[in-house]
Amino acid sequence: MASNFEKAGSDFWQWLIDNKAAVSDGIAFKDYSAENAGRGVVATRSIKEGEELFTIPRSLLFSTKTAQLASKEDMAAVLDELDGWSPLILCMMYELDREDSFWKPYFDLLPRSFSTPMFWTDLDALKGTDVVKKIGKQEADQCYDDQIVPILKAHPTLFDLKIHNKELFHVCGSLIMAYSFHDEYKDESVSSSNKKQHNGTSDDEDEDEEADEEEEEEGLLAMVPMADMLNHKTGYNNARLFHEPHGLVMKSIKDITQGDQVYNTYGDLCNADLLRKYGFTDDNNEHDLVEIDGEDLVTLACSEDEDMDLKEEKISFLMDEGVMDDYFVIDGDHEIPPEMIIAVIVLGSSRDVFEKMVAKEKLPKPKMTEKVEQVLLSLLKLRLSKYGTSLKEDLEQIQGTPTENEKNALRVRIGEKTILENTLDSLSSSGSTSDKSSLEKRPASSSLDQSSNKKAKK
Ligand SMILES: C[S@@+](CC[C@H](N)C(=O)[O-])C[C@H]1O[C@@H](n2cnc3c(N)ncnc32)[C@H](O)[C@@H]1O
Repeated sequence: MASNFEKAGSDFWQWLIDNKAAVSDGIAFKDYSAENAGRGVVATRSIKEGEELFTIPRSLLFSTKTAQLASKEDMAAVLDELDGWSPLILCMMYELDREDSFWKPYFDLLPRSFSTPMFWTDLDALKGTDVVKKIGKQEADQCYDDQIVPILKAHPTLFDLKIHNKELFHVCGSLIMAYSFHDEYKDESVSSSNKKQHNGTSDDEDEDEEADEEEEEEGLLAMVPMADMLNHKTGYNNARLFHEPHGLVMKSIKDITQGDQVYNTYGDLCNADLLRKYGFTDDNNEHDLVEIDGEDLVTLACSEDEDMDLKEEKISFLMDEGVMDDYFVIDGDHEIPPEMIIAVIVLGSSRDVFEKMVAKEKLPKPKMTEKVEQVLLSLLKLRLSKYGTSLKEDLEQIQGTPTENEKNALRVRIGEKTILENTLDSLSSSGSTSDKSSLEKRPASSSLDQSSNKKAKK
C-alpha cells in the first residue's frame, strides 16, 4: 500500500500532468527525510546537461494574480494596498486549507512546521551569530496585528480569526520565504503600457512608482509548484530554473548520474542565511562570512574623549562616501575590506586632518598602520567574545550528538569563528609594516568598489 508520502506525491504529479505541465521521465520524487531534507527530486536515469526536467505553465503559479481571494469583491484593492509579502501571505492564508482550491494537491505537499530559528523557543545556541538580529519575528507579529487583522475583521464573510490566526500567518510567511520564486519573465508590451499610465505624478506617487518599479524589476512573487520541490546543497547545484515566455523551465546545467539528487540553487548563501531562511545548513559552506558591527568599529576607532559632534560628522562623511554601513563583511578570503581600514583611519583622525579630508572630499588610502592594526585586532577579538564559547569547544560539541537545531547553530558559529580567527591570525602575522599592496591597490575614493563590502543579502 502506498504511504502518505507517496500518495501525496503521485496525486500532485498527476495534477501537474492534468494541467499541462511537462515532466521528464528522468526524474522522480524521493524521500530524503533520513537526511532531514524532506522531499527532493532524484534522477531515475542519467541526464545530459541542458535537458528539460519540467516545464510549469504560468497558469499553475499561485500568486496574487491567480489566487481565489483576488477575485472576491473589493479584495483586489485591499491586496493592492498591502506591500512586501503581505498580499501573497493573505491569499495563501485564505486558500491553503480550502477543499475547493485549484492548488489543493500542491498545498497538500507543503510542510506546516519549520526548522527555521523563527520557530525556536531557545535562541541561546545562536548567541553572537549573524542570525539572531535578522530573524524578524517581532516585525512579522506586528505586521499581522497592524495590517492583516484589520482586514480579517473587516471581511467576516471571508475570514475567521480563529482559523486565520497568527500561527497560520507565520506558516504562510515561512512557505513564501523558503518556497517562492520571483517570475523574472517580463512581457515588454505590458510593462510599457503600464509606464504610459504613470505619467504626470506627484511626489508620493513618484515614490509609489519607484516601489512598483522595484517590484517589477524583481518580477512577480509566486509559488511555483514542482520548481520548489528541489533541495539545495552548496557546491552540488546541477539544475536551474529558466523563465521563458511559455512557462518556467527547470533544466539540468550538468550531466547528472542516475540516482543522484537534482539540486536547484537558492543562491550563494552563507550558513547563517540558509538557517534563517530555510532551516538547514551545509557542512563546510564556501559562502560563509562574518559581519562586523559598524557601531563596534566606531566605538573602538574613536578616541574615548572624542567630541560627539565631530564623531557624528565623521560617521556622516563615511556614510556619504559609501564607506560606512551598518556592518562590514569579511568573507572566506580572511581579508580586511579596505573600507574598514579607511573607516578606522577617518574615525581616528584629528579634527585638522579630518577637516582637510572633507574640504578635499578625499578619503585616505587604506594604509595599514600599527594604530589601525591595533583597532582591528581589538575589533575582531570583541566580535569573537560575543559567542560565549570558543571555536575549540564548538568543534568538540559538533563531534558529539547535538540535536539538529544545535548542529545547525554550531555550523554557523564554527563558520563565522573560523573566518574571524583566520583573519586575526593573518592580521597579527602580517604586521603593520608588511606589504599591504593588495589592499592599497584598491581605489580609495567615493568611487570605491564596494563589492567586497556589500551588505550581505540577508
Ligand atoms: C524549496 S523547499 C524544497 C522541498 C522540501 N525538501 C520539501 O520537502 O518540501 C526548501 C526546503 O527544503 C529543505 N531543504 C532543502 N535543501 C536542504 C538540504 N540540503 N538539507 C536539509 N534540508 C533541505 C529545507 O527544509 C528548506 O526549507
